[in-house]
Order: sequence, then C-alpha cells, then structure tokens
Amino acid sequence: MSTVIIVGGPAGTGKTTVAELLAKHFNDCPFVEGDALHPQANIDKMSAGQPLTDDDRWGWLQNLSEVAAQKAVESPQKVCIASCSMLKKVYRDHIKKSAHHVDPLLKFKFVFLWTTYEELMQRVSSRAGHFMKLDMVRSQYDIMEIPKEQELIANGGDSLDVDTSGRTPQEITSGVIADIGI
Ligand SMILES: Nc1ncnc2c1ncn2[C@@H]1O[C@H](COP(=O)(O)OP(=O)(O)O)[C@@H](O)[C@H]1O
Ligand SMILES: O=C(O)[C@H](O)[C@@H](O)[C@H](O)[C@H](O)COP(=O)(O)O
Repeated sequence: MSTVIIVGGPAGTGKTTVAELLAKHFNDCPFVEGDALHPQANIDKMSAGQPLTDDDRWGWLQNLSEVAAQKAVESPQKVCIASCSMLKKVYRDHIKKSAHHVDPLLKFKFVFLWTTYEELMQRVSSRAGHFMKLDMVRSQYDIMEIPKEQELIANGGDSLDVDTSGRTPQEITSGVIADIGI
C-alpha cells in the first residue's frame, strides 16, 4: 500500500526542513515541494502581498495531491513526502479526495507543524528570497486549524499535531517517525 506524508503548517514553521529529513529516513523517497506547484497567478498574488482565497487553493491542492500520489505509487519505497501549508481541515479533506482516482487504497498522513507566533516570525525572517511576506504570516496564523480530536492518529484519524517550539528539526522528525504508524 502506498502512502503520502504531507508536512504542513504556516510559513516558516519548518515544513521543508522536516520534510527533507523524513524523505532521507524513507531511503531518499520522492519529495514534492508544494510551493513549486502553484500556478503563476497564485505566485503573483502572494508576491503582491495578497493572501490566497479558497478558490485560488482548490486546483493547487488537487494538483499537489495527484502529483504526490503518483510519485508514491511509482516509487520503490511506496512513500512520497510533500510539503504544503494545508492550514484548514477542508484542505486536508480535499487533498485526500483528490487522489482517489490515482490509487483508491493510497493513504495520506498529515503532519501539522506549529509554534508560537513570535517564534514563527523569527523563523520566517531567517528565510531568504521567498514570495511570502511577513504580514501574510499573520493571516495564516489566524486561519490555521491545528488537527484535533477525530483527525488525530491517536483517535483513529490520519494527522499528527506537532508543537515544534524549542525542538530541533531532528528531534521533531524522530518524534514524527515514532508516532506516524507506517
Ligand atoms: N525546529 C526548528 N527550530 C528552529 N528553527 C527552525 C526549525 N525548523 C526550521 N527552522 C528554520 O526556520 C526557517 C524556515 O524553515 P523552513 O523549513 O524553510 O520552513 P517552511 O518550509 O515551513 O517555510 C529556516 O531558516 C529553518 O532553518
Ligand atoms: O511556507 C510558506 O511560505 C507557506 O506555507 C507557503 O507555502 C504558502 O503559504 C502557500 O504556498 C500558500 O498557500 P496558503 O495561503 O494556503 O498557505
């Protein structure tokens, strides 16, 4: 059975860093950077400092889901890691539905990284050359829905909520590997 692990959370929370460590752990399995799949119109909008609307997101999330699922199915490891903010539960549900036609048995696991607003600001400031502007991170922080209750793996769901405050990327990744159940 194939699995896609999506590492999510607001800008600067450590998605790319942790996703790359996870891909190494799974014998250099494929890694899909969600930001690389945005249509130009979305990039232009974010570069102009405007947050995306849900209508801007659906097609991007669908494409991300299909690309990551296809790579998981084709890879020898049967795993693909992807990074994507996936800030709301409806986005995670949309991602799950979107790959059904690629492989109905494929499983998604969602790893949602978060930290305090102050810590997030520090991390975003240390990223160079990204289209995401500092003031847009506030809007992400305001709308984000950290997985809880039935969404959590501990309660039979498919998500982990990971407080990354004061933890190194290596510590976070080891915790994810221990808890993700694949
Ligand atoms: N757990 C962590 N603690 C402190 N800094 C981190 C942590 N994870 C990532 N960073 C740093 O924060 C910045 C943003 O990380 P990145 O992985 O690019 O985030 P994202 O992909 O979510 O935007 C980078 O400078 C990275 O080195
Ligand atoms: O790491 C980041 O800078 C963000 O997560 C970035 O990837 C951006 O947020 C999304 O690509 C846009 O989508 P959303 O507006 O849905 O977060």
